[in-house]
Amino acid sequence: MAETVTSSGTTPLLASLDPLLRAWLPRQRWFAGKGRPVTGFTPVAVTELLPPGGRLGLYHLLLRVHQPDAPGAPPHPGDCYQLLIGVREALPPRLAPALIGHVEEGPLAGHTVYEALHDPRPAEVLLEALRTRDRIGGLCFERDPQQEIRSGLVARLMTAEQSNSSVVYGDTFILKLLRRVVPGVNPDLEIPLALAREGCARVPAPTGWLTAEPAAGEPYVLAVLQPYVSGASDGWELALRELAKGEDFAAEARALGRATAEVHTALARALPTVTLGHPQLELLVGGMTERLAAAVQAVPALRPYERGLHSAYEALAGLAAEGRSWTAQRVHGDLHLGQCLRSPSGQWSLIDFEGEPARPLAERRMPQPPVRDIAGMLRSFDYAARSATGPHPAWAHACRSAYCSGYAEVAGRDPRTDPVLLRAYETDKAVYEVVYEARHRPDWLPVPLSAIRRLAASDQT
Ligand SMILES: Nc1ncnc2c1ncn2[C@@H]1O[C@H](COP(=O)(O)OP(=O)(O)O)[C@@H](O)[C@H]1O
Ligand SMILES: O=P(O)(O)O[C@H]1O[C@H](CO)[C@@H](O[C@H]2O[C@H](CO)[C@@H](O)[C@H](O)[C@H]2O)[C@H](O)[C@H]1O
Repeated sequence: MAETVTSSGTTPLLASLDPLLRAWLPRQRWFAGKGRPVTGFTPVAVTELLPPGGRLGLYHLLLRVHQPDAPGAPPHPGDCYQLLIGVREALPPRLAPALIGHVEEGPLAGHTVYEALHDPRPAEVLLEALRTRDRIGGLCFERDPQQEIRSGLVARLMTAEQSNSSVVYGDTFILKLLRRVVPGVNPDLEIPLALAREGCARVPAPTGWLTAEPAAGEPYVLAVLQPYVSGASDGWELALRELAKGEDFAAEARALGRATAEVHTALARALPTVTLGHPQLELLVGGMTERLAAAVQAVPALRPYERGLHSAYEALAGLAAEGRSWTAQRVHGDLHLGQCLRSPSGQWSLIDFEGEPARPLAERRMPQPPVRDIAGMLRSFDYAARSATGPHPAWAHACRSAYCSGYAEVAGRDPRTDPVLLRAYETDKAVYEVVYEARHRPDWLPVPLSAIRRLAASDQT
């Protein structure tokens, strides 16, 4: 395989793709800079995986995308995105949805470029490189030496709405390509690797991974290959299905509580834990308070509840001032029903340890009270109960209670014995959800807003 790698300046290739990418990128589900025009690109790395002379060319691009700063936001150099660009003389009709455009000039003049992950052959090039632990330019394809990858598995792109892009290989593996990437250790690889070392079977163990090593600075984690849980349903689909049938979900909620506790217990053994005393709790409360203030600015519908919500954080600050402390450890960071997979045999696995993608990597990797994940799941039962066939408060209550009981059976402590911490985290999550829904799915805004009303009304002051 030939290669061309650059770390700065532009290239003739990129100059010719520039106008096409400016139009195509903002339309992608995973593009985080929507609402602001794309004004240009700087290549971080451009790697030729297949030369364009043959029937199919393939480029791997890491591009810094320039956009005007959001109003009031500090100056930002632009996010870095991972793209896989296919090059053909003409696109077969089956690949029409993947079209990026026709190149007018430069080294690819007269060719058609497209999103290569839609095409099995380029996706299979990635799997083959992982299998053989290839090095191409600055790209390092790695495989766990203990695990085999069979050659010849057929690739298909997942069509689910995602923050990243995933390709399934013959129902055996799933490769998640991270789209917006930052240098440094990525929890989506770090945590599953740590859990695999602990022998925790609740998280699929990484089989392979792709990193980029730029000429200077820390490597980027670009993709993770895992065993595919064939025939699995996610917890969100299952919960909605049971709700539609008028069925109870408490037994599954309890099993999910047990699975969460198993993962937390293994993580506490695998990675460092810390004690959160007064200064750390003050910082934690400060962060929650800032997020609430920013959310009220962004979504004025929150304003009537600000005072009541704030009391949840004041109560936590009060306990900190009295000398209460909590243990913090690595957690999932964005746990909800959609991140839980149930295999056909009824085993639950947790996936997607990336954390909340909008938050900085250093923050996502910080030890936190495990209640953070528990609060995420409790919010998720509430979401399911409100977004299906109408509000089902008794269903949500039964699930929330069963989840906490299941957690306590494994972890030896019931999260409900920490009501102040739990309320603060549930409030923080509901505030996050209000902003998320206002940005991405405004029709869903009433769902977290109903929780906001409940959480604000439980003001004890
Ligand atoms: N190991 C797996 N086995 C089966 N399906 C999986 C596996 N990992 C992820 N998925 C499916 O892929 C989807 C996206 O994965 P996820 O890690 O949540 O990506 P994203 O961060 O882009 O949302 C999940 O909702 C799930 O349906
Ligand atoms: O893209 P991610 O899965 O990492 O998470 C983001 O999107 C989620 C929605 O897809 C969002 O979750 C919220 O909606 C879910 C139902 O669709 C619900 O189960 C969750 O409890 C609720 O938070 C998540 O917050 C966001 O980070």
